[in-house]
Amino acid sequence: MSILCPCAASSSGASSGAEAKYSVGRGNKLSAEQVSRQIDRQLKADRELRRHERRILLLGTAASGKSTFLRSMRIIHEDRFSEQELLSFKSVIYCNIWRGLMKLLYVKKRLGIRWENNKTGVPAVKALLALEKEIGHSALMACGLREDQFLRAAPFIQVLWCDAGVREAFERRHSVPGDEEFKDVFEKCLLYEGVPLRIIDIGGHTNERRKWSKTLRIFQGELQSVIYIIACSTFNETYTKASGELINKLDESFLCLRHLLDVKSELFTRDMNLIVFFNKDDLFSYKIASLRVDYSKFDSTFPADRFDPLDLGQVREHLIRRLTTVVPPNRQLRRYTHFTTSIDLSNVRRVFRDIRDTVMLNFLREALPA
Ligand SMILES: Nc1nc2c(ncn2[C@@H]2O[C@H](COP(=O)(O)OP(=O)(O)OP(=O)(O)O)[C@@H](O)[C@H]2O)c(=O)[nH]1
Ligand SMILES: [Mg+2]
Repeated sequence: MSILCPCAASSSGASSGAEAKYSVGRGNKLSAEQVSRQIDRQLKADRELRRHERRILLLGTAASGKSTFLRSMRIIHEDRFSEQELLSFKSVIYCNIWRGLMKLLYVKKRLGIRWENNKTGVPAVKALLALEKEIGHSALMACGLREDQFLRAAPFIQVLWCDAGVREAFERRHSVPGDEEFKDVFEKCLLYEGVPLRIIDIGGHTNERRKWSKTLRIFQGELQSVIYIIACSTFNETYTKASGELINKLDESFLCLRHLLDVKSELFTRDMNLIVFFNKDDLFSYKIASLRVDYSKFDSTFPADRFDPLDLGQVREHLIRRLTTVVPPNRQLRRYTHFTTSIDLSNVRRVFRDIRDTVMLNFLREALPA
């Protein structure tokens, strides 16, 4: 039922082209006046859609799952990816694999992990040397590879990935801080129950956070909801700030939200919904319930004398309590929390249905034509 609405097509550049939009079929050429009238009609329709449009801003620290959530929403709402977008994902995937491998080799070195069986002549070492020869030293140091380079490098990457030392680096990767990169604001309009829903996704890297308040300011009075995404699975992960300070990623997520609400409080209006997603719940559950990672070792605010840090339900409750200290109930802001898994379509579908039933029902009612 849901399709990409026209405003999305025009804003994303995914439209099939003006000619297609304004033609009347083969052999029937339109006069300039007719085209002009059609454009006017289209503009009016777009304006009308924009008037009913509801906006949701996605915020959260780097890699919390904002873009993944948006992608899942697009799949659920049958918003087709254009051929160009699909092809662009190919290079993103190549780039991610390459950066992932480089990070693992870095982690391996930093932690002093040896190659498999502690040998220097193992296939992985040979693969690394062959890789350098194949694509050149400078490409090896670059943060991404061209498609042809990647395809040549792929067999060596596979050999490296089979090495037990590299696998160990993968298991221990969170103990070594990694780099982050700069990305752009991305927005997408989906048709949700007949209402155009514009979802704005801003990157969460430190450099990009100044865009958060800027975007909040631009859309002031027009934003119905801010979805703040916290990757709760990062409770035992750290990263190094530019100042050299080592910071726990979960603490950082809470700190950023607190900062935003305290320093930019005027940008959060009374009628705005603040929806907090504790995302990556799949990994979070796995760490606590299966790996039995003791949550209290990483969060000094956890009252281990009263609650069990290995009980998933109790740790979840603690996260909600911790959020309350950041967004106290007396704050004139409607707050909702959900535990989410952005990569799980059925979970995103259910969570969004819950949001609709609680938060969005009112604005959907308002927005729908009588
Ligand atoms: N296991 C798991 N992985 C997830 C989940 N959500 C996102 N990811 C993964 O986490 C990584 C980062 O997700 P993104 O959606 O790119 O994160 P982001 O918040 O957009 O990051 P920035 O744009 O850098 O701010 C990707 O590899 C996702 O596949 C989740 O719920 N569970
Ligand atoms: Mg993103």
